[in-house]
Amino acid sequence: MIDIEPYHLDLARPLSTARGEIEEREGFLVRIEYADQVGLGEAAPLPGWTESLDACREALKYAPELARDEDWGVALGETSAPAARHALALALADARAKLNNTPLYRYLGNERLVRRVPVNATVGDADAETTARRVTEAVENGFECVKIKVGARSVAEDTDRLRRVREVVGDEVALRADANGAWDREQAEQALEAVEPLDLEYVEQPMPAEEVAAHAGLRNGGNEVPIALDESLAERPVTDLLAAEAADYLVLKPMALGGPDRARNVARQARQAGVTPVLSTTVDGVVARTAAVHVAAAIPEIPACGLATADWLADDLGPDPAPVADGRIEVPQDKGLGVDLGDE
Ligand SMILES: O=C(O)CCC(=O)c1ccccc1C(=O)O
Ligand SMILES: [Mg+2]
Repeated sequence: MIDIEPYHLDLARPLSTARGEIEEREGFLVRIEYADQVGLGEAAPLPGWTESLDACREALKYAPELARDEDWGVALGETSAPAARHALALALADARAKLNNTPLYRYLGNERLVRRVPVNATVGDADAETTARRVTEAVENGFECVKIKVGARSVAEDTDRLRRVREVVGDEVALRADANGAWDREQAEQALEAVEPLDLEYVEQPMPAEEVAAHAGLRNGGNEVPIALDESLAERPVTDLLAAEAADYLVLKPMALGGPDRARNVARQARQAGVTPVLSTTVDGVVARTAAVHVAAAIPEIPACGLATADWLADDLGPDPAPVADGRIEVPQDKGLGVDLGDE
């Protein structure tokens, strides 16, 4: 049995980025019955990272047939629709983890008990004072790591914003900046030079996704600011990015990578190459967000992750079993995903 239900979630307020504002999220909630277990999955497509909503709906059309034949291998072979695959792979993993009586993160390969994963707050584009105030609020709420969106205004203005933030929060808070591919090579070099004294943990996706060699060049340039790649991982296989030595960190969005299983594998490949994985969401509902928490918990010594995105949503698909407290998310220890939508 498989049930696919479209959903629509409004954001509490728009998330302003260099690629425009995210104001709402639309996707599909998937329920399967597998070996007498119920499995939950979610597809939250976001162009730039995944297929379109229409392409996702189209890809999920074939799922009931595959489910009837229990032909999950075929369903999961799908690569051109990562959000659709994410929903099916997650539902299957949830059901199988329940069957094994184990929480999803252990099913994904971590033998040890993991109680919490550290997370960053995410602060959108705004003027310097507003940005500094939002970062201060996050720190007051217990976050020790904050990611700030840049690239929507000039490099000079963004540098002022980050300088102002560093001034008000002091040296103890880890700061990240995410340009969402907004800069060309010259602007990226200017930006890195300007922010070098601010001791950022990394600058995420300074240039467009396909600019792999340029990012490698940026890392070999005159300064030490670490580079993280996010959109590039939706555009190119991880092996290409690692071979090119294009990044210090890789931002893994299970929705963009086609499922929690794939995100776990990409994290392993990154680690083996000496690159640090960071988990993140595309601002998903509770099903996909909690799955990303499990993936983070499956990776030993994971640094702060971009998983504190529940607050961006005005409403959600159901109760949150993994709330943020003191800059950390508590990992659900029930069998499977640990999300209960109250209809099982
Ligand atoms: O990583 C985070 O801190 C939160 C998620 C986030 O920033 C994001 C959310 C939706 C779409 C794109 C992005 C991004 O990382 O670029
Ligand atoms: Mg990003």
